[in-house]
Amino acid sequence: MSVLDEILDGVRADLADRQAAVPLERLKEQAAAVPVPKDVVAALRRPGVQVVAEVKRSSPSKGALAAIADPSALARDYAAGGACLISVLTEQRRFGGSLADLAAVRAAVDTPLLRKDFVVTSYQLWEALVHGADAVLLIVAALEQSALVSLVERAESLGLTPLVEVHTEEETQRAIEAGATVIGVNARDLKTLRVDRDVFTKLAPLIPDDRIKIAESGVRGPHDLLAYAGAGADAVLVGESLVIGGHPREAVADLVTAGAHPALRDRH
Ligand SMILES: O=P(O)(O)OC[C@@H](O)[C@@H](O)c1c[nH]c2ccccc12
Repeated sequence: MSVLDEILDGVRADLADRQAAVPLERLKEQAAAVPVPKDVVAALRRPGVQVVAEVKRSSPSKGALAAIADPSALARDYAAGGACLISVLTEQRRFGGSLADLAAVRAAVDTPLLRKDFVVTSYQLWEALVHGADAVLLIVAALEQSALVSLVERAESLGLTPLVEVHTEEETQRAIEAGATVIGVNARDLKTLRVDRDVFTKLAPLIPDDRIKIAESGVRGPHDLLAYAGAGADAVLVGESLVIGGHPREAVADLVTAGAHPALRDRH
């Protein structure tokens, strides 16, 4: 069984517990009281290469990365550093995240938020909405095409921006066909956990220029942002190097400065 399949098994088990505790009807009632999600596409289309900063405690590949006792303090640092979108991992078993982290970050910053999880059913979209997300990750490798299409449509109908993640040519085609406006190319293969930054270089030309292209994973600093930018990235998504470095605000600001280079403006 691939790592992705193992993660999905755990996600489905945890999801069943939450669905038993909080019926969908309850979530829908709660959703009526939350503000309309922010315009994530507009945030990603600002001039320069944008930085998506991730609240990430651990990962299946590296184990524990950082304790992050206060995710809202980290998110405030990301916002102060200039992140255009903050990704909050909510998967519990392998990434150490939770919906409580998402809600805490929502209460702390005005920056748009991405719920980073393994979404397999629309129940999780309602959860994302209720806990303050503006965008949701949809991983093509985890979904049948019909499920992907209906989750993209459902997310958009709730005002959430789907970030559709791919790792192969075939998945890229599926994301485009599903109508995704925001496509993330993950350099990490979720089946083997290996990182290969050239995957972005290979797949980016297949994505039409009217879509937003995000390079995900493996950004160690401004040098990697510039390499991804050269290959056509509109934004980069960064976790590990921000949480392990000890200076998240400065680390984000350094990336934002690199992405604001005059040669990289007006690329969208
Ligand atoms: O920590 P990194 O190498 O900067 O990567 C961040 C992000 O791309 C990674 O956490 C990620 C990309 N896609 C995912 C899907 C699920 C969980 C996590 C991820």
